[in-house]
Amino acid sequence: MSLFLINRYLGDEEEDDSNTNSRAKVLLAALQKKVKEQQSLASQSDHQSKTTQQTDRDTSVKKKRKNKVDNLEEKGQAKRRKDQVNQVMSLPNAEHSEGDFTPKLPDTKRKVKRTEKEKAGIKQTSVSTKKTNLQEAAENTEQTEQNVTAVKEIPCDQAEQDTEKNNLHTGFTILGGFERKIIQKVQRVLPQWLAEPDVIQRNITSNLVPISDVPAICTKLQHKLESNGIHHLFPVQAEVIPAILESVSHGILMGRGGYKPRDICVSAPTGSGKTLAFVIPVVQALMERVVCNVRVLVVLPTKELAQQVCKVFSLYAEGTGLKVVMVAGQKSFAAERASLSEKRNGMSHSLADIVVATPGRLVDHINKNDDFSLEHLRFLIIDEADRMIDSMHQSWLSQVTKAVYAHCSDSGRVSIFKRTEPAHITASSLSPPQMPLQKLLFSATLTQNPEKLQQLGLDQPRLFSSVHSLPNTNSESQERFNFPQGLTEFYVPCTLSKKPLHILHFILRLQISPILCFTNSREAAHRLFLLVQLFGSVQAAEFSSRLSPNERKKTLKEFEQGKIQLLISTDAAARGIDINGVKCVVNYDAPQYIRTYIHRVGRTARAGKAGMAFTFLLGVQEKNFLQMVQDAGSPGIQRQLVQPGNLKSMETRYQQTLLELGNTIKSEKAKKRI
Ligand SMILES: Nc1ncnc2c1ncn2[C@@H]1O[C@H](COP(=O)(O)OP(=O)(O)OP(=O)(O)O)[C@@H](O)[C@H]1O
Repeated sequence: MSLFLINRYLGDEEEDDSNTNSRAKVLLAALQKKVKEQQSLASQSDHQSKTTQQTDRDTSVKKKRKNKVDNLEEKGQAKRRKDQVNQVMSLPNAEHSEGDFTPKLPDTKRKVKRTEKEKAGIKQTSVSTKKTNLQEAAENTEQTEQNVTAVKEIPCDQAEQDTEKNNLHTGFTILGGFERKIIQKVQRVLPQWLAEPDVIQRNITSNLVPISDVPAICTKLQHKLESNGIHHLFPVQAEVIPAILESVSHGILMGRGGYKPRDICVSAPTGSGKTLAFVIPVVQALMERVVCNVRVLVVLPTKELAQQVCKVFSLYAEGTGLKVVMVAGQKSFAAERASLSEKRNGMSHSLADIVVATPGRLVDHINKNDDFSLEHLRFLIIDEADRMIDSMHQSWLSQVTKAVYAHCSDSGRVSIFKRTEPAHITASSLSPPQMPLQKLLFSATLTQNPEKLQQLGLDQPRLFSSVHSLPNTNSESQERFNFPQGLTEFYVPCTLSKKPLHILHFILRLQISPILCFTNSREAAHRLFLLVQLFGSVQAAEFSSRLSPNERKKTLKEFEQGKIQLLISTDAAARGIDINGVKCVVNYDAPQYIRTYIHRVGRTARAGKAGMAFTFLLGVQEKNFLQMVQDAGSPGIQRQLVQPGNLKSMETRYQQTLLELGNTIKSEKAKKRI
């Protein structure tokens, strides 16, 4: 009946246009209703007989409709019908906005549609091909809606059931299925020792521990600490020192209960006092040794860092008889060799208990110095551990391990120092006394990536950390770190050409000094240094691999003494370097990696003091950089705008300096060619 009405409406084309739209709406609504009714009827029919009746009804409807259409075509009304459909399709009302009238459905949608129909057991194909355009549009609307819903809602199980049904119908297995499967996100699950660390308090000043509250430290070292102005231990020291001392409470030859002591990893903010956390217990553990042998090996990434740690060891080993030697390439190989051992009565004797080394020189001594033995090594300390894992391609660790267990296979030797590489504990592995090798790892940005840590071959490790791992983090970029409590972070939006002016403004106008300023390359550091020098009025120096180790040492000393206002450095000074009195760090070039940022800004705000860090950002860098810092757990980075007017008075001199700089660089290049 309703279909008859449709044709009457379509025929009344003489009527004015204003009624056409409303009629079309009514018509569309009626059609949608009809289609819905038909579909719900069809889906409810369980018996074949009902389906047949339905098909018959459909066929008769189809015939009627075809006749009407033919009549209309004869009357030359097809064009007007098309127009009407177009009008309906372009109507901006709610009914139409719900659906997509696109006549060609995407493949997936069409397939799901077919599956739905097959499920309902209705053969509608022939009906749909003979409908009028309007009917098609209406039905498409309805079915597209249903299909979209089906695609959205069809759960994994449902889709699988459908596929199985299809397989039963056809007898074929459909390969490469089109069903949408909900893929579970892979969650990172940390090993327990990483997920549940021993917590170190982050706030230094409010968590100071009196030395007398840590009885594990011997009186001799307590006095030494106090004579060096240290009356309280920082949180990391109060936690880690007793833990290391406990592992040697039965002597250095054996762990507690005869077991190998657990390896220890420490992740605590920059400037939180990690150096003393390993220096004190290690010195105490070796104090009573009788024979001098290399028992402690500290590996660090740079010469300057090795020098610094060597100095602290020497300070606390003084008066104990322990000998500290550095092998970091500061001296010639021969000189280092002579400082490591000597020949007496044709026998080689170690002159070092504690060796502080950089990986390159260390490997040289392992391979080329026959008198250098690590067979008695008890502690392997890896400072800046995450950086050292990155340098693992140098295979320094495997060389160390090989040297430590050099006589494992030497079955003829029965010795209390005989040791085997850590493996599964068995009754036989426990029976001979073993001199253990304990690894101690330290970093402000220790990785939580178990795969990376695995390269270090840790044995039953224990983690001390001021950072709690976040649940549901599954990528390295989402790792969070702790920033020093006294640090205030700023970023300064600026353009490339105005960057040098900004740094001059900081020193000359804002009177901020001393400044430790970082660039991303040694060329950039040199150019900026030349420019500031040519501009005048600022005491500046550069610090990079352009300088010899002795020049670098001298520069650092002068900077610490306050003779240099601006030290322009590459990342050579970014890690571990402890320079007293650095109030401000400037990232002249924004660092690319979060770890670099944390170590750079960590040169200030050390030992619970206050400090500022400024990062110069170009417009294109702002978004990504701020996101990176925020993701890493920064408490907040503030925007610091330098008004162009503040730079104006320096502009003329700056332009002149730029010209001079060009000439200077040219003459430097010419000299190099000669
Ligand atoms: N208990 C303490 N009391 C006072 N000062 C201390 C104490 N412990 C360490 N310091 C001082 O704090 C400063 C930072 O110590 P240290 O260099 O060991 O930090 P760190 O954690 O190794 O830093 P980074 O991660 O940057 O290497 C040093 O100048 C050190 O002398």
